[in-house]
Parts: sequence; C-alpha cells; structure tokens
Amino acid sequence: MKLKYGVVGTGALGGFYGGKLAKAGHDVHFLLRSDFEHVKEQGLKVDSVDGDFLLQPIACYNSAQDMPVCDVVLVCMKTTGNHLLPELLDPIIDEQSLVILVQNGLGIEERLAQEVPHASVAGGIAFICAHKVGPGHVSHLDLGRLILGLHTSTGNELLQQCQQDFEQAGVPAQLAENLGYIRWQKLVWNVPFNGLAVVLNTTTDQLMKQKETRELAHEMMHEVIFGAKNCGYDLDPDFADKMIRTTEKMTPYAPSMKLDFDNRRAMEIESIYTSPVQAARQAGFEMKKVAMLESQLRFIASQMENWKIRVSEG
Ligand SMILES: NC(=O)C1=CN([C@@H]2O[C@H](COP(=O)(O)OP(=O)(O)OC[C@H]3O[C@@H](n4cnc5c(N)ncnc54)[C@H](OP(=O)(O)O)[C@@H]3O)[C@@H](O)[C@H]2O)C=CC1
Ligand SMILES: CC(C)(CO)C(=O)C(=O)O
Repeated sequence: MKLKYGVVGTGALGGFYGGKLAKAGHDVHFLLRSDFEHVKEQGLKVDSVDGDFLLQPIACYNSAQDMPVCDVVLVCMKTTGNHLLPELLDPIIDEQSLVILVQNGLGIEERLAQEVPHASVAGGIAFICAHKVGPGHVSHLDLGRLILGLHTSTGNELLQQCQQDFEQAGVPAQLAENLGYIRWQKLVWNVPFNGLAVVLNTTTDQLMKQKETRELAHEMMHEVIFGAKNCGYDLDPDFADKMIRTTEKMTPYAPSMKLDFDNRRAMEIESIYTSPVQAARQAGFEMKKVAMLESQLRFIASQMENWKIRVSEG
C-alpha cells in the first residue's frame, strides 16, 4: 500500500525527513508557515551530507484545512507549539491515521493521545544534526537515524510500513519495542547539552574542553539515567560514558535549544526538562542538578519575555 504522508512543521527535521520520502517518490504533503510563499515558488532545498536535493514542484500548504487526510502525519515542529496540534491535525487525520511525533522530550505522546483520542500515536526519536539556514532551505550536517516506537495499541501496521518507507528512502530507521526507554535514553544527551549551551552561552566542544563542565554534564547524565530507572526504564549507567566520548569526538555543535535561544524563539523547556523532572519526582527521585538547570532556563525564558523580544511559538 502506498501511504499518504503529511508533514506538520517543515523546518529542519520536517524538511529533511519529509523531503527524503518525497524525493524517493512517496506522496508527501507539507504544512508550512512563514516559508510557504518561498517554498511554493522556489521549492524546498536540502543540503545534505548524504547528497543535496531540491523538491520542486512540492505539495505544500499554508493551512491544514487545504491538506488531504493522511495515513501518517509526521509532526516536526518544536514541542512549544504542541498545544496547537488538535486544531492542526483535525483536518488531516481520521480514525485510521497514525501521528508520529518526531520531536525531543518526554510526555508528548501521552498528551496527544489524550487530546486526540481517535488517532494512533507514535514517537520518532531523531539522531540527526540539521538546521534551517534560510526560507525553505535545510542544512543536514551529520547523522540522520530514526527510531520509531508506538505509544497507542493501534497503528502498528502503519508504523512498520513507515519504517520500511524510510529505509527505502535512504533514512536508517528502526522500530523500538519500548518508546519510553528510547525517549529517556535520548534525554541523557539533550538534558545536559541543550540547557548548558544556553545558560553558559556556548557550544558542545567548549563544554567538553573544560573539566568542570564536562564533569557537570556527566553528572547530569547519571541523574537522567537514575531518573529513568526510577520510572521503570533500566538504562545502562555506562551509557553516560559512551555519550561523553561521542560528544568529545563531535564537531563543535550548537544544540537546537541554543539555536532557539539565539533566534529568540521559545525553548522546549517543558518537554525536555519539566516533564522528566516531574516524572522522576513522582517516582520518588529528585534530579537536583537537572531541576536547577530547568529553573535557570525558566529564568532566561522569562527575561526574554521581559525584554519584549518576540518569542514565537514553534
Ligand atoms: N534540528 C535537529 O538537529 C534536531 C531536532 N530535534 C527535535 O525535532 C523537533 C523539530 O526541530 P527542528 O526541525 O530543529 O525545528 P525547526 O524550528 O527547524 O522547524 C520547526 C518548523 O515548524 C514550523 N511550525 C511551527 N509552528 C507551526 C504551525 N503552527 N504551522 C505550521 N508550521 C509550524 C516552523 O515554521 P516557522 O518557520 O514559521 O517558525 C518551522 O519551520 C524539535 O522537537 C527538536 O528538539 C531532534 C533531533 C535533532
Ligand atoms: C543531539 C541532537 C543534535 C540530535 O541528535 C539533538 O537532539 C538536538 O540538537 O537537539
């Protein structure tokens, strides 16, 4: 069966993953916001370490109302805009549709499944370094692997087909038995590096170079691992060492939260910090250092509002 795909949020990940599917001949419909006119006229450009490509013509829309009902919807906007999902998804899903949240953070599938109970919901964990460099223009610098895991009890067949479509399109994609485990595992990297890069105004290489910050990142990783353990996800404590070694070898990198801060956009504090801190707390474990970083980020976010700088959703 040939699936009809929808992409909600055509930025770095939406442009890359949706673009790869469309380039491979799949039927993909892209929802855009500020870049709509540009993409409609000039197409979507992806500069990728795996090979550049341009999608033109492209099935793009500036309103979900104009989109067809899709079998699978890839949600690729920042989680700061997830409160808009019930409205955005309403015209493009029916009881048979599967919505995959290709986003960072915890608790997002739970919330969507409550708000949109008739859809199947899954998570997509992306191991990729990509960002938008201009209107309708994505730069993919490194990695690209996707792990897909089901949240609801329905949608399994669609998820399997989606995994095969990604593989066929040249995106390494795996299916995970346990979505919660993978979400916590991804947080082991995102929690220290996204937030520290913002509060210390720096990049991963600088955080790794300095002994104090390297140790702090390592300690936070262990907190996340123990947080996960208390929530029933038995992550390997050695995973922290592995992540430190990987980051040491990485080219200097500004995590997506740092790019959001630099561009005065809302930061994904709720899904990357608040949800895991609360989940661990409810399970009886206080992630003290992570909670402190969360407070610092909330302070910075409040200052951004006080500066009367436009903090856009998404
Ligand atoms: N970038 C990366 O390398 C990685 C990102 N992630 C995660 O993936 C998710 C997506 O990140 P990323 O791709 O970087 O984000 P981007 O900011 O590059 O893209 C988000 C896109 O969503 C669009 N959007 C937001 N709200 C709406 C709306 N209401 N209607 C239509 N479009 C909308 C934005 O449009 P507009 O231009 O108008 O704002 C933007 O183009 C995040 O959760 C992030 O943490 C995970 C791994 C790596
Ligand atoms: C760690 C990384 C780069 C993804 O693989 C990421 O999730 C981010 O920048 O937020």
